[in-house]
Amino acid sequence: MPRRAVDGPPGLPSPPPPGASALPPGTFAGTVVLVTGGGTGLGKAVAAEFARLGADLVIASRKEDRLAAARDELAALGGRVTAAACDIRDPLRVAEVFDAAEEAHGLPDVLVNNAAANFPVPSEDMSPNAWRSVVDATLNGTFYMTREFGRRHLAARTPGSVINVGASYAWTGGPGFAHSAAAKAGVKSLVESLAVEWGPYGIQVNGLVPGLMPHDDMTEDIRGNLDRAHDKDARQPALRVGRPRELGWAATFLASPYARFITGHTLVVDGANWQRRALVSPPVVTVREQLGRGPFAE
Ligand SMILES: CCCCC/C=C/C(=O)SCCNC(=O)CCNC(=O)[C@H](O)C(C)(C)COP(=O)(O)OP(=O)(O)OC[C@H]1O[C@@H](n2cnc3c(N)ncnc32)[C@H](O)[C@@H]1OP(=O)(O)O
Ligand SMILES: NC(=O)C1=CN([C@@H]2O[C@H](COP(=O)(O)OP(=O)(O)OC[C@H]3O[C@@H](n4cnc5c(N)ncnc54)[C@H](OP(=O)(O)O)[C@@H]3O)[C@@H](O)[C@H]2O)C=CC1
Repeated sequence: MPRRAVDGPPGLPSPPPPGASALPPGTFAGTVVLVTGGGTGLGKAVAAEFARLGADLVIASRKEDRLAAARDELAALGGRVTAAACDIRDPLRVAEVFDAAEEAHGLPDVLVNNAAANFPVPSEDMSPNAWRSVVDATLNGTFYMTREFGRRHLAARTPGSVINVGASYAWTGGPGFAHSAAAKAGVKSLVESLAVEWGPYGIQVNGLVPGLMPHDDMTEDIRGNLDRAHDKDARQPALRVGRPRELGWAATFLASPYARFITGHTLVVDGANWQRRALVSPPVVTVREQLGRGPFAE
């Protein structure tokens, strides 16, 4: 396994190259996987790992041009791919997407709730609509998708697997991201409630939390926040950021036959960054100052 050649500690080893897989080829042959937000970033990386292992895909999000481009890219990996334009905040449209998926492929066996909304903002500057927009997409949208998936599997008496993509500030709170942190805490709680409710019916519900995994599709707001630090690798205990494919590998494991007894669990793939503490705490800098904003109401 190659390590970075440095004079100091080496950090965690690099992952295997793109295209590698720990699971046997064809693990998801005959399986349908629905990924929300599967047209960009981490959702696309997760979808790609399922496709490499033989899955058919349904990718769902709002912007049709990005969905179409991703559909072609993912189809090149093997399986059949359907792109469905959908705002997950609309429960009626969510039901239509499941209808379309069933017609094209059959009922999805795996649902990856990856779509979310987020931007950094001090809470005192956040409008009610900004709060609603993030919580609606991140928490309510995840529930509408999961509810539709669960109801259809219960009616059909078939097993299934749900993976909710979260964020580590579900445990810690997220100063500057209060809306997203509250919504992700709700998403984590849903995992724990539904795993118990639906375990008897053969439906697994797990959470999957990425650490810092930069990619080209990041929104300007999130990219801008990231770019406040130029030395991103050095700021991680792993001495490197995560690669999107590392999230994809974890997702395929959680949905695979080898994880059948894992449910109600949230797996963090972040090189221990969220447990980081300094021996001496750094000076407090307010969220306003970090975002370069002047005093409130002046
Ligand atoms: C670096 C740490 C990362 C932490 C881990 C988590 C990461 C993530 O979650 S990354 C996922 C990020 N991806 C996305 O957010 C993709 C989808 N995002 C969007 O569609 C937009 O960015 C959206 C969140 C703004 C939602 O779009 P839409 O529903 O179309 O909403 P509007 O544009 O109409 O805005 C609604 C409301 O929010 C206010 N607002 C938007 N951006 C900001 C901002 N940067 N600061 C403050 N307020 C913002 C906007 O003004 C609207 O409010 P009102 O003006 O009161 O109507
Ligand atoms: N990248 C990172 O370092 C981290 C990411 N995460 C989490 O990982 C997941 C993916 O993030 P990432 O790939 O970085 O971000 P992206 O911005 O690339 O992905 C978000 C996706 O969600 C879709 N989406 C947003 N709102 C809606 C909506 N209302 N209805 C349907 N689809 C929607 C977007 O598509 P469209 O706009 O076309 O609808 C987009 O494809 C998120 O859950 C995020 O919270 C957590 C921690 C760190």
